[in-house]
Amino acid sequence: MIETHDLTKMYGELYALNRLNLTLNQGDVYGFIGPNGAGKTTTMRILATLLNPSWGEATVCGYSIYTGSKEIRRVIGYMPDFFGVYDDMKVVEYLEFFASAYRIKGPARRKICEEVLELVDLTYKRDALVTSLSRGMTQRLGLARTLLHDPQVLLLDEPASGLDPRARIEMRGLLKELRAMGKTILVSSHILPELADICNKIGIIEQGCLLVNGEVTEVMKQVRTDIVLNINVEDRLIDAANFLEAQPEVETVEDKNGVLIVKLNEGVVKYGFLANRLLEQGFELTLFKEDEINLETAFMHLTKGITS
Ligand SMILES: Nc1ncnc2c1ncn2[C@@H]1O[C@H](COP(=O)(O)OP(=O)(O)OP(=O)(O)O)[C@@H](O)[C@H]1O
Repeated sequence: MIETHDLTKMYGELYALNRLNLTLNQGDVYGFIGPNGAGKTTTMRILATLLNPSWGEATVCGYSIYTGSKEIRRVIGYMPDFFGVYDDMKVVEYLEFFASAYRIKGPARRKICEEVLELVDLTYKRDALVTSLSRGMTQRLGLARTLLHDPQVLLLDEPASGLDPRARIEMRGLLKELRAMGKTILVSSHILPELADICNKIGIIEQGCLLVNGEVTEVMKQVRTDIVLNINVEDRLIDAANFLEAQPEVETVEDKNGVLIVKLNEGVVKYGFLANRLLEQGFELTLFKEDEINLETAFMHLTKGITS
């Protein structure tokens, strides 16, 4: 669906993108992760045929970015990191305006606009002015706009940026829905844990170079030094701590304000079995989750936090 070979973009002496090789197959949800200035937007803009590379090749659905820009634009939905909305336009009018740009006419246009509004959960705002929407709603409207012509491939540039935690969760839910619809999605973010559970592939880019690329589980193994879990149980916290400490896969257990911080041995990458063992022992789990800060720290370490 998307293939790039040695894709490179230079601005003067600066490599905004340096020999990027990516492959996305049909139905892949690829998390494109990197700090500010890493080259994510540059990649998306090249794939959307809005920017020419300095050299290298890229194809989308088999069409070359050099010779097939018309065809590519028909099969992709591109959501830029920043996009404008028009003043004095209602939500539904905004979508109808873009639907007509895609030459969708008559009752079909009305129908598709209502359908995408429903999908992004904005039906109740259909008659509101676009300028009155919150940041989260505006992002969802932007996503709705990219879906009007039912594209097979979505290029989503930081769809969750600037959103509050609740809106981020809603955006993730929406991406999961699109994944279930079989869309092939390239989605960027500068936060690794945010995308880890909705993508099947991940690439980490910095200063135009792809540092890590592959299946999520493989990438997670590479970026993670060790796994730390946050566990809590109803009553019997000390018993649970003792039980966990006795498990061969566990390195340390620490009680931090009533939450057990459980560090696993190096090389242990799966941990669901610990929850099963606790349940088997009759413990009632109230919290069982991986420490995301740990993952974030590992990511920062990997990318060194450099921005170009
Ligand atoms: N038109 C331009 N002229 C010169 N340099 C540019 C231009 N566009 C981008 N760059 C540079 O190319 C590099 C990659 O930028 P890009 O916007 O692709 O990064 P990004 O990963 O999308 O970052 P962000 O998360 O901040 O959007 C940066 O160093 C940026 O300053």
